[in-house]
Amino acid sequence: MTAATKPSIPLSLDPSSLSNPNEALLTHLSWTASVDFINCRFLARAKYTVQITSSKSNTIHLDTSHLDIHSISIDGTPATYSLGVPDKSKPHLGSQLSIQLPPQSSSTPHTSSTITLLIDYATTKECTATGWLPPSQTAGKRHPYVFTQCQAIHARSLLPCMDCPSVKMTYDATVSVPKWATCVMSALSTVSSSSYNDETNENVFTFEQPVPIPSYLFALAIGELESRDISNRCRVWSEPSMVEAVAFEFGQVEEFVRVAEELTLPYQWGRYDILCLPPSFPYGGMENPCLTFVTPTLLAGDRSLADVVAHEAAHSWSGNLVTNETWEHFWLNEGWTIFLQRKIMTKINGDEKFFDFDVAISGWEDLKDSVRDMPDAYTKLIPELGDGDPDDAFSSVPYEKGFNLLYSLETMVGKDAFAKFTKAYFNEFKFGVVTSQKFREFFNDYFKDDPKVMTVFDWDTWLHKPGMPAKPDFDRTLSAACEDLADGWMAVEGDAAKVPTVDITNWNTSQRICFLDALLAKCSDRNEPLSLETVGLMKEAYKMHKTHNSEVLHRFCMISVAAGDATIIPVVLRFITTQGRMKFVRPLYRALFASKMGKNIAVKTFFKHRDFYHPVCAKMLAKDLEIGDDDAESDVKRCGSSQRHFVLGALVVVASAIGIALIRGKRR
Ligand SMILES: CC/C=C\C/C=C\C[C@@H](O)/C=C/C=C/C=C\[C@@H](O)CCCC(=O)O
Ligand SMILES: [Zn+2]
Repeated sequence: MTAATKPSIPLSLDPSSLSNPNEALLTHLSWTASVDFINCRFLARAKYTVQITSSKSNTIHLDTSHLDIHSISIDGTPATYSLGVPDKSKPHLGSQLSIQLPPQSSSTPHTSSTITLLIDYATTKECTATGWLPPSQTAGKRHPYVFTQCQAIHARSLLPCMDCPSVKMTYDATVSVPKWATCVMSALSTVSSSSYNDETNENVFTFEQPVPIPSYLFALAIGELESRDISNRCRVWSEPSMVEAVAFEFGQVEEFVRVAEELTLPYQWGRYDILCLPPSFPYGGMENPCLTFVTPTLLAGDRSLADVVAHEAAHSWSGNLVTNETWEHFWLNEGWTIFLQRKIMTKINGDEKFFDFDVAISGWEDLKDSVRDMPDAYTKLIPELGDGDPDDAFSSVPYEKGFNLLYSLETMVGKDAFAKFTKAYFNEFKFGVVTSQKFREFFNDYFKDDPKVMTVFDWDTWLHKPGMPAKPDFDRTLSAACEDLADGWMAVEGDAAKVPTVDITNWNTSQRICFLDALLAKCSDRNEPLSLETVGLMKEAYKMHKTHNSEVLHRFCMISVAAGDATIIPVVLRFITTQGRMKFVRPLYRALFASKMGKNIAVKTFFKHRDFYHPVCAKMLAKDLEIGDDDAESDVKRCGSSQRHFVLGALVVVASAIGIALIRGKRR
């Protein structure tokens, strides 16, 4: 570890973790697992290489959440351990697993020694890191599917670990899956990556991640999968029936990575593959190293939503290579990534004004929404997260306020100087972790000869004050027409004669989004939705309720629900029950819940479809709909239902087998 990457605070002070990396460091994980689709669990062994870094330490503390620990040994000898009771007021922190180190002898003190820690365990149906999907939730409808999502602190429910971003380790993995299935991971497939095991009738996949990663980037998916190569280092994966569509939609991925390399450093991860998941994946994308996970809601058919892939590719530097030291510095992951994403898309679009177009309305309005909806503690760039649940603090703030900080710095020092600084920053902190303070010091040192830098920039306001930052001066050339059209619709007031005559047939997705965002912003500013009649006229004019573009549909649904248009309800219900991306489902459920016409429908729909959603999405929706723990716990676990599904399926298979045997017996 170099001076630059050494964490600046005692690691045990990461309030999101109950582990003690300041005394013992996990440096490598060998993970061996087999998937049990019947019981929705992994049976696994985590074998860690642990470096003891303090002579005082006699215990290793790990994070766990709802794991069944079977046995633990250190250097081949059974170890004594205890599992703490979770704090009911902070269930997201899980249970601390404390493992006693064997007594030290004076000839072999623990300091600087390396031990092998082996933990046999199983995950449980309470696992918050996994989405277990019955066949009905897949495109193929024939086989189940499982995927993981560990950010921010869900890895502890998949494996015992030091679940804090400051602990980075390499890993290898061996995963046994049913014969029909393929396993993919946030790692490189090793040369003979899959072999068949006659005894268990399973396929065995092996992986290696030679670059140290934090626990939140540990990821896998198992399902019926197929792939297509896009370039030498980029491949897309999905269920077989979708793979051509996925290959087309993300066909620019090699260009994204290449442009990102020009902006930063050469790509460090070997491969950049993309897995397009089933629709309940809760995020647009997740930057799992070597293998980005994306939602199928990006499949617009015209590559218009592929900027999410540019975003995830950019994370290969910001986040994955240079990682926030704790979740309070999340803006360094996301603000930098949005900045790089916009630079990549601007280069690909070939129009400098595109950068401001994307920012001017969409980004800024997203930020305004979050600042309006989130408590002050979470609208600071360095939020007061403490040991609160990071999922509660998640919003556009780290993304857009973070972006705006970087944009202001760029405006202050000039584009060329900032481009050079960008490369220097990633080079300085690569493979390590960073805090806001370290970033600030590095920036000030890099520009120490520029007098403006020390005097003009108000770091304390940017980093510590809640609310909106000062609005930058964006170029509005490209957004002007969209804003004008929004103004036109604001003036309609239900009068068909006032409907704007602008023909938007040839407008692209960015323009449509910009127009709808401007409309939403104007309604929010005047604190009054469009009238029911106006929305009816717009529906007739643009038919946006029929679009297959998820970003456009989402915004049009928001506008219509706010207007109290009951005819949109079937469209909304279909949208929020056929995909589970939180960016779409949470605001729509909240809007329905806040409306007279939709309150009961929202609650009923949630109860009916709860098992469809990923556990984190179900948790957040329950909070949004003010459903208490008692209601939520009665039947909340998706795995419970998937289990019922599989058990029923298994019973049907057994019953049919008995039936067939009986019939055959009779025939004989
Ligand atoms: C200030 C908050 C501190 C920490 C929160 C960190 C993570 C919390 C969490 O809930 C996980 C987020 C994962 C996000 C993954 C991808 C996003 O970029 C997706 C953005 C929304 C979308 O496009 O669907
Ligand atoms: Zn991101």
